[in-house]
Amino acid sequence: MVDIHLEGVGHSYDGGRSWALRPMTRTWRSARAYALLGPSGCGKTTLLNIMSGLLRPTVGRIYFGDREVTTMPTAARNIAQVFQFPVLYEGMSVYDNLAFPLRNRRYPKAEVDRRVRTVARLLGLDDQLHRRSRRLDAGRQQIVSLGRGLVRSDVAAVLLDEPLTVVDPALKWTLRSKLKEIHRDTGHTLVYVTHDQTEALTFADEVVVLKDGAVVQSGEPTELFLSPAHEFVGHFIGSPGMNMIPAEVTGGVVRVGDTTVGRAVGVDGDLPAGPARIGVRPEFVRIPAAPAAPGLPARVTGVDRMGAYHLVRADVDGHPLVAKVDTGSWYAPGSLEYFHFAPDRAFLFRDAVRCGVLAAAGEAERP
Ligand SMILES: Nc1ncnc2c1ncn2[C@@H]1O[C@H](COP(=O)(O)OP(=O)(O)OP(=O)(O)O)[C@@H](O)[C@H]1O
Repeated sequence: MVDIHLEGVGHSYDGGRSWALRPMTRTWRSARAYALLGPSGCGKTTLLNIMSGLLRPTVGRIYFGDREVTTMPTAARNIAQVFQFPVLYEGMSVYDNLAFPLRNRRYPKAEVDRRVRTVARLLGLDDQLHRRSRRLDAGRQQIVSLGRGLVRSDVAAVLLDEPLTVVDPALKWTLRSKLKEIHRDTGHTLVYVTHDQTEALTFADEVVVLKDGAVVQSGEPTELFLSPAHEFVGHFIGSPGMNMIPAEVTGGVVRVGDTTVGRAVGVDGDLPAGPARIGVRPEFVRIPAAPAAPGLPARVTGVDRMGAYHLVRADVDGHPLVAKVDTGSWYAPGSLEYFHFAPDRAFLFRDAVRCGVLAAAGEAERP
């Protein structure tokens, strides 16, 4: 297994008029499980196809370890691929399909048998091994395709493009954890394309979030949740997404309308005066019963009872604010409540990029 390094890699499908993938430099570390997450059209498949060799990038170079592979075809890159839809020899048994990549590489017979049975057991295919693949439903066929992608231990990387799309939703949960188990067992470098945040967050060591052909943030799932570096990450990850409230920074003090909500601590020191947006996840918005400090006044517009929690919806000068609260709480639509943000969990954004943190206001700065 080797690191995969992209040096200034970008792609344009229209002769350079626009970038489907903006030039990027990035290393995908050996034995790590990555999820490439983003909405439809953001460039996920383009990036994956460049790594696999199905697509030659318009600019840049690709290295597998020290070896430059930019112009090498897929077959020369020693990778395994799993696509959205099953790619199988339908006339072969499940066993032979799983064994195919190993026999092709001349693995010893006993090793072929051991690996096929291990992967089959992990994917719940043990009792299907002697069935013809064409007799399986589409979901099971896709699981066999997944098995074929994971069966070899000596690949440079396994690249998966939305592999669970045709699989039954109930089975997806099981497969995601199986995939994690297989990853732990084999230590493959995995790059897993998905537009589904749950899929990405439950499976990956590191999630790479792509928007309009560029990476806006990459990190461990908890980091993306707790510390979004871009407004898009705040919206795209989390349910519901992060609240965004327009504010004004003056002399280091942050105000929403006439209310002082805290101090601005800039990423690079003091934050210059001017407009900013406060981003805070509903999980970090509190509505104290008897607030010690005044808080941000907002009118409750509705309460969604979600079973395990309630979502309190409110309005701040025409902007929505949502708080995720315990089921025991009770708020009446139309009432005025005072909202607080958990310390260090509310961030300031300018041009969609995080520029600071909202810190608690000192006593002297409160109105
Ligand atoms: N063969 C092609 N020719 C021209 N434009 C293309 C081609 N393939 C993709 N594109 C464009 O490049 C951009 C990125 O597409 P890509 O398929 O990589 O995105 P994606 O994130 O994988 O989307 P999806 O989840 O819908 O597959 C899109 O604007 C798409 O329309």
